[in-house]
Amino acid sequence: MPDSSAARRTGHTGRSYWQVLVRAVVAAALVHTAFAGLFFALSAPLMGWVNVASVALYGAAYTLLRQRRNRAALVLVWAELLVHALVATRALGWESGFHYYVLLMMPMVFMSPVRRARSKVLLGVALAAFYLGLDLLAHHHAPLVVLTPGALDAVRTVNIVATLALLAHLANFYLRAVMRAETRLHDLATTDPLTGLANRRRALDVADLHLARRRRDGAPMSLILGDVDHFKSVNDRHGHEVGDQVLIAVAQAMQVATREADTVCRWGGEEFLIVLPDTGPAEALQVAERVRAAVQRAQVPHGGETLGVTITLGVSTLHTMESLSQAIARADGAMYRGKVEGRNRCVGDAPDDTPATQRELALEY
Ligand SMILES: Nc1nc2c(ncn2[C@@H]2O[C@H](COP(=O)(O)OP(=O)(O)OP(=O)(O)O)[C@@H](O)[C@H]2O)c(=O)[nH]1
Repeated sequence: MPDSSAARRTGHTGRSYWQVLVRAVVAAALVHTAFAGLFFALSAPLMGWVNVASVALYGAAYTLLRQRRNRAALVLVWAELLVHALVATRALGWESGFHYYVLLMMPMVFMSPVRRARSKVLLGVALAAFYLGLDLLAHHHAPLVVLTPGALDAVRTVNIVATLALLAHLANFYLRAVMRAETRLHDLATTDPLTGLANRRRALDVADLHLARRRRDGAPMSLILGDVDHFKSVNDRHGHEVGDQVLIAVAQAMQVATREADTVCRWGGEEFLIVLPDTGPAEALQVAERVRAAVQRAQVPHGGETLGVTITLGVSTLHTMESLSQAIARADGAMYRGKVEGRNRCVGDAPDDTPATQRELALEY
């Protein structure tokens, strides 16, 4: 693809644009083949040969696009569209509808990833001037080839249908390209690249949603904050890359040990947060214990041996009107107590408004 400031600035390759052009070139070659046959059948050999020439040009443009000589292909397509519109409108008159194809070029100009805004405006103005000139030419000169009214209607109908179909295809193709790009951007913005888990932003969004629901229907909600034990020594002894593999194994173990409705996220470094909707303190501690055991079982092969780590988890259940950050701070406090008490354990921080039995169960754990 030719380089340009627009492409350089945005950093994208404009793949969609060139994909649209390949399709448009194939469609145009088919339409012109049909027209060549039609004009020879209507005893208008001049227009028949003009269409044969167009098919040849589109064949050449297709070959150039396949060879990634995109700009050369674009010049050929533009030249064909303008010359064909000029010749066909002059030969058959405005009523033949060949000028509609010129209108298709306007979105192609402004969607181009390889032009500066100023050059787009200039080209757009030039295109508008060409269209107006074509209009004047056609309305001040009689057609050179006179078709029967029925044949002229048929040609115009084909041109209108083909133009509308190409416009619809263009719009649909760009919409899908934009939607794909949006999905990809959203995934990049909400996923931790190392582990593939939700990142901190996504976890907070999910937790906020559950929190809003909890305020409406009072459903319980818990958080588990986990920190891999002595992870610095894994890095120090085996290197950062092995440390990364261990984090990936921990993330997988955590996901397997949790439910579909729970969101496991990489909170940062070797810390993980799990958001548990519809979950009270006792159940949250059970989940935390499952996670702890799963992480302990997870093994990473390294240099003929296997590496394992443990994790310490703090659990908090949100109490009435408590904010997310307060609940996270309590889970963090519980996790810290677990570290002090010897690591590889789950510690609950039951809220003050939790029924006494549940609080004791949580604290005793
Ligand atoms: N390999 C790797 N290491 C990371 C990553 N993020 C953070 N770390 C390392 O994780 C280690 C965390 O160490 P500390 O906070 O001292 O805690 P710890 O060694 O896990 O000890 P305790 O938490 O007290 O059990 C640091 O050495 C960080 O460099 C990462 O993405 N990849």
